[in-house]
Amino acid sequence: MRVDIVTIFPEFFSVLDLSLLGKARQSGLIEVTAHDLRDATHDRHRTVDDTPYGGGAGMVMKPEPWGEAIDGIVGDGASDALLVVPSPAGEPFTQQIARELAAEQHLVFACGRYEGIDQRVVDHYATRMRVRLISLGDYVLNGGEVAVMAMIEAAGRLVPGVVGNPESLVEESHEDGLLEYPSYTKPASWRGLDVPPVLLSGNHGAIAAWRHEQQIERTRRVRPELLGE
Ligand SMILES: Nc1cc(-c2ccc3ccn(Cc4ccc(CN5CCCC5)cc4)c3c2)n[nH]1
Repeated sequence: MRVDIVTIFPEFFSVLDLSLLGKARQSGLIEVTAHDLRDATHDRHRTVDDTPYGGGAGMVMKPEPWGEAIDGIVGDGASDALLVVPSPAGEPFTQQIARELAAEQHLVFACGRYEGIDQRVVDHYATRMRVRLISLGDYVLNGGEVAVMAMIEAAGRLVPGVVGNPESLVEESHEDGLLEYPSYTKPASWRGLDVPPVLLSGNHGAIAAWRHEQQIERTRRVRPELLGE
């Protein structure tokens, strides 16, 4: 999988070299490149923003640098890459979308700042490639970088070979539409709190049943809407 990120804070993504994805990058499974949007400007101040037409607070990101930066990545015709634009107005990011992103060969992330990116950038690239506006959640961040980091981590860990034990990807929250069951490890008793006895029973059928019951109970308590309730 090839991942390109366009941002005015490319150094923000150097942390990816350290984390889980660092191994994936070294092994060539995931190739991540962060591009500085200002490299696609040509004025002395490397300007990427301007005042909004129609008035309003803040600044909007100019379309020209984005056009030059994204064309520099996908060329100037149609592209099979998927352009992902984090936005408060996007579709909510979910594990299902993480799975869809993980199946892509080439992801291009456009990290906006200020009050967002001129709408014509999305409108233009929608004529040449698939474009998805994705929201990390119902709150406003200062830009797209944190959202892109989360999406890269959530999708990257689903790329075959990135996570050592693929088993661990199956039994996690949201994989089966339910929240995860509680986990325990040694010691069997800690500060007067004991591990549920079923987990020490060695009865794998009973353990699986107990875990599923815990998932249902927790989901009903914390996220009833996931049960359609
Ligand atoms: N899930 C999630 C994603 C984001 C996100 C993603 C990209 C950008 C780029 C800039 N911003 C800051 C920002 C500030 C104010 C407004 C609201 N203004 C009202 C009128 C015009 C716009 C929008 C956006 C982002 C925020 N936030 N939350």
